[in-house]
Amino acid sequence: MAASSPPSSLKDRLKNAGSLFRQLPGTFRIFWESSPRGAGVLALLTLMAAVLPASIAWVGKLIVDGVVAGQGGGEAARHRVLELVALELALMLVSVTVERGLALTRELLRVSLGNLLNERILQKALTLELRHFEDSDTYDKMQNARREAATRPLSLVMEAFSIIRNLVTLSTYAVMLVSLSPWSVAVLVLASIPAFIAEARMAEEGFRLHSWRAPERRKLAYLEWILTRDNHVKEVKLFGLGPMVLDRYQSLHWKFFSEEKGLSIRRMAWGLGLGALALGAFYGCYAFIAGRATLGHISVGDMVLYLSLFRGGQTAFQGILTSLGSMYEGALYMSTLFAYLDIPTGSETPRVMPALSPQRGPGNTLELRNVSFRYPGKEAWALRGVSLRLEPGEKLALVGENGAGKTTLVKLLLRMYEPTEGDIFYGGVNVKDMDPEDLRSRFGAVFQDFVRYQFNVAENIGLGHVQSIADRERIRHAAEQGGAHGVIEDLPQKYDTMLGGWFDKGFELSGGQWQKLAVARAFMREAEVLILDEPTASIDAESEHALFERFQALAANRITLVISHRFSTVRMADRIAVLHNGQVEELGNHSELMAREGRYAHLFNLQARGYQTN
Ligand SMILES: Nc1ncnc2c1ncn2[C@@H]1O[C@H](COP(=O)(O)OP(=O)(O)OP(=O)(O)O)[C@@H](O)[C@H]1O
Repeated sequence: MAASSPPSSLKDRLKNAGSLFRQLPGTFRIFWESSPRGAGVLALLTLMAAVLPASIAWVGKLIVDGVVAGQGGGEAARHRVLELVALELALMLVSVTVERGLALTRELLRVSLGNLLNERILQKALTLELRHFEDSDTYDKMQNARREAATRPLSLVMEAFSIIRNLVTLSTYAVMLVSLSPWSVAVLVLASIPAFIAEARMAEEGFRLHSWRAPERRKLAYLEWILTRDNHVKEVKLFGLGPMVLDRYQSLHWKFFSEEKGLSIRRMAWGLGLGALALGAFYGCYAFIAGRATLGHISVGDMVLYLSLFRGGQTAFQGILTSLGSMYEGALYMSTLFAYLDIPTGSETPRVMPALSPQRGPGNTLELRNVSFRYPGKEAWALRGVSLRLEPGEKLALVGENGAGKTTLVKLLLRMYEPTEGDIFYGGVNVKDMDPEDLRSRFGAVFQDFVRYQFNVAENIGLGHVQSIADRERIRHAAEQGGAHGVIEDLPQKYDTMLGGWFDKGFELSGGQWQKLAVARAFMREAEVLILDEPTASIDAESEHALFERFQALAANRITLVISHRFSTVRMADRIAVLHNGQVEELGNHSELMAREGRYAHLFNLQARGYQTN
């Protein structure tokens, strides 16, 4: 939720109120879709709950009038009063049942609405592109939408129902009150206006406090995360970060507390003042009505009725005000949710229909033509004028210092981002004319930050080709190709060993062992292009050598793109591209580049010298 500046003018306030009502149709549509029957039951019960109080009050009046009129009047009068008492009991029973029914319906709807929304949020997440995840604003929208999906939308709907209920109740009261004392209706309304304004102001202030705080709340959650995550604990202990992080956490907490305290105190003061006003109004009318009853202008039953209506009216009015405040927050949440669900996607859709699809199998070339790229909202170019052509079966190594643009190039190849300028061709087809799923199905990749799935070994590998996740033969074959089979054979339940520490009985692997599984995963599919973004970073030297020998043999007819900082690996490639500041500075095989005595030769010699002196 973006922090907004405080609405200064009445116009701004009205605009804000307008945005509240704009969220209602969409919210009610989703609510209806989540459970049409539940919504119908809720509407019916709400209506019943709305008219019951007036009926009960009316019967109460009849009882009192019956008692007063019937005093000393014999059996018949007693019977009539007893019948009325029985009627009130019946109405009370209905009322209690309706209230219970409402609570139950609310609970069931909470679950169905929460499930539906979470599903929509996740479905939307599937259509989002990497750029959305790497954009903090969009990411915030998603996290905010997720966080309160189970509570906010329902509370918005419930508050709307509660307002309708209180309005109906109030109208029934008003009809009865008007016949008793028309001006008391005016008093009731007038005495509530200041409360209405104050409540709206407080709700708005409360919300602004929350929305301003969104970034700080995130910071708070992050600090909490540092202190409680397994993969942080080593550094936290080593650097003794605990007290410092805790200190920041506490100071943020205190800041929140003091702001909230201010708001709560103001709310209390207003509440006290307005409560006194409401009480004054009530007793003013009480005095007047009691006077009239004493003078015999109205019956005692009328007086009782009047008092319960006036008091009930005040409560209903208060209920409406409170509901409006909560609705305001709910509506603001919904506006975030709708903004998230409306994030435009589909920039990956192929430009032509039907999408073009180069022939399957090895034999396609991969070409970048004058590709430049900068990240959304960034000034600097991450890649500038890159032209590269990889022939079928070619092994290309990408080298360059940190931030040179190597990983960015991979992201473009996989169509996680579109080039800002230039084009990428696969098998002679511009990748913009291909279905992204078709394109990606031709790539196998091991990323620098590959995922350690908290699943069993077989699944960890099988995920590389989800259609074959149960195909043990294929999984075993991929494990052998990726050099993971040996590791797996030593595990307690071999391919069925549960991995990771998140769930019961998970077996923790070493970094290198995890990486071998990631490599095996890449071998699950018959990839035409293999991308290895620093695949050997945590693999030991012997395994690395074996892995690359296997690559030479297994990936003979596939294009392979290796990103590595290890020149012992890099030199095995057919060609090496040296990236510098997003540009290809040198291109050639190992001996050509060594002969050039440029950046590659310099970096190679630097590393080689390091090994020799060691
Ligand atoms: N998501 C992003 N948003 C904005 N800028 C980014 C993003 N990812 C990378 N960059 C910037 O793009 C440039 C290239 O980054 P890239 O990750 O491609 O480098 P790299 O060569 O893979 O580096 P390394 O060897 O450290 O992995 C860097 O200047 C980096 O700051």
